[in-house]
Amino acid sequence: MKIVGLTGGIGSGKTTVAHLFSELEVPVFIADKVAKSLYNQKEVINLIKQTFGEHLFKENKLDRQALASIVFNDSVKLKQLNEIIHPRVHHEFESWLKLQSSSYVIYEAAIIFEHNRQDFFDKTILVTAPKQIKINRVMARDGVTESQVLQRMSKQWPDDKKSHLADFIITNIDLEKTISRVQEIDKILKDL
Ligand SMILES: CC(C)(COP(=O)(O)OP(=O)(O)OC[C@H]1O[C@@H](n2cnc3c(N)ncnc32)[C@H](O)[C@@H]1O)[C@@H](O)C(=O)NCCC(=O)NCCS
Ligand SMILES: Nc1ncnc2c1ncn2[C@@H]1O[C@H](COP(=O)(O)OP(=O)(O)OP(=O)(O)O)[C@@H](O)[C@H]1O
Repeated sequence: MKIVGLTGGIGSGKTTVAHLFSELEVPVFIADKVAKSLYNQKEVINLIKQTFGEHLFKENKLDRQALASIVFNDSVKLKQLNEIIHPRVHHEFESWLKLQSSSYVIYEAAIIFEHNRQDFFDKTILVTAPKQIKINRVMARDGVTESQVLQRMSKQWPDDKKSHLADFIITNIDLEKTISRVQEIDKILKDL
């Protein structure tokens, strides 16, 4: 079974694209979503409390905004959080993968090239969109300010640094064109 990495910067539309693949019956693993579920595990809660402070949890529920404002303002803290979360996400992926039986699966994550993880995948897909479109999408979706989006973007590589590393690029502006491109890539991947 082939493992295809699907990535893109904040607001590029990678989750939207991941859903288009799942509509084509491709199993999709969304790393962001799995990362979120880890914050319910006792061991992770304790590690986050020890590393970033007890105040981040109210009745064992994570204040995501508070954690975001710590880690996206401080690269060392972001690295600490990544070190807690990423190996556990990977472990969940390995368990999930064993249950799949399709010709290929999609692993969707914001950070693949930044952490030099491309060799883990048989193929990679990069979703791109112009910077201002990405900013506007995230501001509209999450009700955050432009500077909050820019801060998160600064922790990710710009598209031009990632594009030459990807096997496929999806320029996600017009949704109809994105749908056609997903169908085209799916056909290629199924024939590999
Ligand atoms: C800090 C947290 C709690 C903030 O939660 P919030 O709901 O605001 O954001 P969410 O998880 O939905 O992420 C939204 C986007 O932020 C960006 N982002 C998230 N984590 C990271 C990271 N570690 N590095 C760079 N960008 C990131 C991505 O573009 C992502 O798609 C959360 O982002 C988190 O747990 N991050 C660490 C885990 C992680 O790396 N997840 C991403 C893939 S495993
Ligand atoms: N082609 C498109 N046309 C219009 N809106 C779009 C398009 N693609 C995505 N969007 C919208 O833009 C927002 C961001 O898309 P999505 O959540 O898929 O991006 P993402 O790359 O997964 O973002 P994040 O890194 O923040 O998780 C969503 O509200 C989505 O509905």
